[in-house]
Amino acid sequence: WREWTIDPAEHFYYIWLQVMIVPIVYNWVIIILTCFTTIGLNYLPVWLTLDYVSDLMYAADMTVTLHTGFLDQGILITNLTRLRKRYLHSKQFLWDFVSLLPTDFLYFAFGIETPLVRINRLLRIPRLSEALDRMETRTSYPNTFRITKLMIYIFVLIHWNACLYFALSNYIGFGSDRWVYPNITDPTFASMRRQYFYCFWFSAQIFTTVGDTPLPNREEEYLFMIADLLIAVLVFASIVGNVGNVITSLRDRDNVFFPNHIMRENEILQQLPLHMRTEIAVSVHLPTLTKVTIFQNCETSLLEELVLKLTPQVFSPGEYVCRKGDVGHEMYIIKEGKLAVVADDGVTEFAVLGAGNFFGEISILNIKNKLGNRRTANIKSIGHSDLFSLSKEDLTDVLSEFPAAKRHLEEKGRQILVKMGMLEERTDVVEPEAEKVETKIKRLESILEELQTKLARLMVELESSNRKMRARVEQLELRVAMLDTQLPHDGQGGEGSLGREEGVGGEVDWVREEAEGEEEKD
Ligand SMILES: Nc1ncnc2c1ncn2[C@@H]1O[C@@H]2COP(=O)(O)O[C@H]2[C@H]1O
Repeated sequence: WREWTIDPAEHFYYIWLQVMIVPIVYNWVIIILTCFTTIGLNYLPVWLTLDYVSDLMYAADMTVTLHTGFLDQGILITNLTRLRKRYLHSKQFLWDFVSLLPTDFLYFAFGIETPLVRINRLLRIPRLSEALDRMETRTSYPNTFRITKLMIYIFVLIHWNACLYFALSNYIGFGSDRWVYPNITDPTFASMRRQYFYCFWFSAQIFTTVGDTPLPNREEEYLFMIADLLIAVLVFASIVGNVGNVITSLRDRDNVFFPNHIMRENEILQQLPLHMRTEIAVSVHLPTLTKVTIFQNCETSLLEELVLKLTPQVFSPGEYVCRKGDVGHEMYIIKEGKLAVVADDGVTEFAVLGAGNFFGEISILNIKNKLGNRRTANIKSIGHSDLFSLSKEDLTDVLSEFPAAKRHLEEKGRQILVKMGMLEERTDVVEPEAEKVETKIKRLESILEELQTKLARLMVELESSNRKMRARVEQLELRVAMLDTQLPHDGQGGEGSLGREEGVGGEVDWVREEAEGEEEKD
């Protein structure tokens, strides 16, 4: 069992914390209760037994803490030497150690009726708050839990005050004035229950600022009342504050323990105006982006554009971010945590990537490799890791504005591919491309030449037909003028002969002109 370690996320640890609430609260309530000497002495064997059981639990708790793992960069550390070193050098160890010092030996000096010698047991309070915090995050009724916790705190405070009031009354003398506890020899006030209830009532009256307590007479009584009233103001303020918080969180109940807070974060961000969204995204994510080598020299405006496109993602220990052979749709930037490039057996690690590194670019950048657009490796989260993903479309958009980043990404991708022997020979890839472009240009050039020749011909034809048309129109005008001069006086014969002549002459001309045109064309 020496090698035994505990994962703080496992159920056992949670249960142990709940168990530890009992001895800690026991000490907080009982040590001071013994100011009521009759209660202390009448049940002495019970208190002593419970005291030493609680001490045993305190010691066991130190062992549990010593064996509890912790997260370092998202990875659970279970190496006992490291755990021991960390615990022994922590403040928690100091508190735990002092709280378990065997101050009981002071009983020999002060007598068994002074349990205040065990006051150091109260120093285990940080463990109590850890347990309560855990409970608060697990409970389905967080608001009820918070109110109950507040009531318990107030109860313990009133209890302490009641005990101190009784002790002060004892010191001043029971029944010596109206303020102190009445004379305990009076049978009405003699019973243990009456003693406790009276003092508790008295104390509760002060703390709830009801103010119905008898007026103090002596200076000690005044001091006690002043101190109590000052504390009462704080208690009152904390009740108002806490209840106010609970009411506010009841109003936004959805937001209290929303399981998928990342999606929620994005949803909330979407509601904000673009400028504000950018500001928030920049202040939250920019420190991560500036750690990424490819974006280190980019202008802030471009980074601002980029942060809006990042989607946060969280991975648990052992979870695969991508597997070899999957089609790649996004690349990732590591915000926190460690991830390993692993072989198919899931164990052999080729490389470990940490905060500020990126991966997943090869399959989405069209770097020619034997797997095409498929993932070239398995990426596994070693501990808990926080990543940003950037979709292929967004990356393409961004890279069109970051040519340097694009070159860097491609270069890194090629280096990895060369290392893995998966790069398709660059010359094979580049040359046919260049060849293709050249033949295309040549073809386009010859087409252009042909088109130019055709255009020149058409221009020539257009000009010649223009010329012919003009000549024909002139000819016709000449004939019309000649005919006008020879026009016979009887309109009929003239009309008929004109029609025939013109018709025949026209046809003859037309045929000749067409022939001429063809000659020219040839
Ligand atoms: N040997 C390696 N070292 C670092 N990163 C790697 C290594 N092999 C693969 N990768 C990254 O793992 C990613 C897996 O998906 P991609 O092929 O898209 O892009 C790959 C690279 O970014």
